[in-house]
Amino acid sequence: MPVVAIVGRPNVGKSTLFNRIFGRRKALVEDFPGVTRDRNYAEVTRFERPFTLIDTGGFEPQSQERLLQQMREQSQLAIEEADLIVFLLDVQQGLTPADQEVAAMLRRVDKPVLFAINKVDGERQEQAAAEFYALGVEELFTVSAEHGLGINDLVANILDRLPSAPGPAAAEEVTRIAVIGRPNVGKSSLVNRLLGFERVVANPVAGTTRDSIDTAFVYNRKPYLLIDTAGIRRKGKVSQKLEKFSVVQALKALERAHVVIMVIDAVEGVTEQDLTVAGYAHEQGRALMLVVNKWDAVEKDNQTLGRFVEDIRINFKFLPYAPILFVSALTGQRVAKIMAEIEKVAAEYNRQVTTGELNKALEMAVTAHPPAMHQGRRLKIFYATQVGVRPPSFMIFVSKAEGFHFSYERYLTNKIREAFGFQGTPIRLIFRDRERR
Ligand SMILES: Nc1nc2c(ncn2[C@@H]2O[C@H](COP(=O)(O)OP(=O)(O)OP(=O)(O)O)[C@@H](O)[C@H]2O)c(=O)[nH]1
Ligand SMILES: Nc1nc2c(ncn2[C@@H]2O[C@H](COP(=O)(O)OP(=O)(O)OP(=O)(O)O)[C@@H](O)[C@H]2O)c(=O)[nH]1
Repeated sequence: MPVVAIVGRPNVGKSTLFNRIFGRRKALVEDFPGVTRDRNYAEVTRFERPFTLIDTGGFEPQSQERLLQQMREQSQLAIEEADLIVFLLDVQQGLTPADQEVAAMLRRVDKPVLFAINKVDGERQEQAAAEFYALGVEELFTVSAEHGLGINDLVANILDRLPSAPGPAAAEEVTRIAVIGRPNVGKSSLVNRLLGFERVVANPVAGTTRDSIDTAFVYNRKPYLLIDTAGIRRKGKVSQKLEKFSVVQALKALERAHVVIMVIDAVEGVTEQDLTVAGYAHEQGRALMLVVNKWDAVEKDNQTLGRFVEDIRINFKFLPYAPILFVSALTGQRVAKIMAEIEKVAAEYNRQVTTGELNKALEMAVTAHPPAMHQGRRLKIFYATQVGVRPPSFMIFVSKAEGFHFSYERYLTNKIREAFGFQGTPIRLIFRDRERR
């Protein structure tokens, strides 16, 4: 979700503008317990375009010197975090040297910056606002945050300049599926079954590489591309050499895939090679599901399934999120479930949660189990926002990123999963220092 930051000197009306754009009073976001908050943020949707709005205000300057320093820091922060900056000025106070300096700083930034003059409540101020052209900007927006004047024009210009939201657009793209697994686990049998179902409208297209064949198809009115590896078409006995080759093929297929179907032979069980390839998929941020094939060939009692699941969970302990399906390509048993599951996993892979929901979940996690001490100070989490999909990635603004231990990252990851699911997809947490010099 794109981020819009409002910067400006104290008292120019940042909070008032924030509330105006947000459309509500800003007491909406509670602080994390024990955390001093110096910024307000809100999720705003205007003209069906969501963005995160940050009010960077609230500092109390002790002196002119200090004011300038704080404005520099505040602007730097906005420059780093935001996709667009609204620099708010005050027609009553007029143009000050601090404004001049910050404006110069913002002009050098490779991001859209809108210069808005506030407290333009009437004709008289409208004329006075012309003074701000001395900042050397081409366009000024005059607003009255208090009286709601010029706000729609400003918002429309914000939306025009925002990078387009990745969420829905990405979801419409083709989902690329790679079926991987050791030789002879039944990949081609499975693929043939999958594409054989009448609901799947298959259309083979030439692969982008010489040794793969991609098949485009539609399932539930959504487009998919099945990435076939060369090994799929190969029949008969396999040598050691071929086995190694199949790993290379699998890794190549992975590079292009969104969702990976890792096929495991129910009779042979999980092998080292399966773990290697699955580990790679995880690191590359691919969604993954485990399909245990040849389930028909296993002698079963009422504990077989449970034991098998347990065994897989222990082996693939780095993939607690991967769904497991037990199928038989030979009989067709449960093969139809695969596409239904892929559809779900692909949705999770593309899922975008709101900043509000995300921070609520984090707040609960932090309350239940606060971060540790680091160099004599308690680590703090300020807020988080989802910065990407495929896989879902979250940027968490903290007091000291390097202080966050792997175990706490795992804890937060688990809490995010508890709150949102994200079945089948890895998720990424990126810790960022809120203050950087
Ligand atoms: N006349 C007039 N006054 C305004 C307008 N917008 C805000 N104000 C007033 O300006 C003062 C400061 O507004 P805030 O929104 O608190 O300013 P701020 O920039 O958030 O201040 P900090 O939190 O200290 O950074 C308040 O008394 C507002 O009522 C406006 O459009 N016209
Ligand atoms: N019992 C049983 N046998 C299966 C099943 N699926 C595939 N097989 C058999 O397993 C063997 C290998 O199947 P393939 O589909 O060629 O396997 P593959 O993974 O594509 O093999 P490579 O092309 O070597 O990578 C064949 O003899 C299949 O008949 C199944 O669900 N149950």
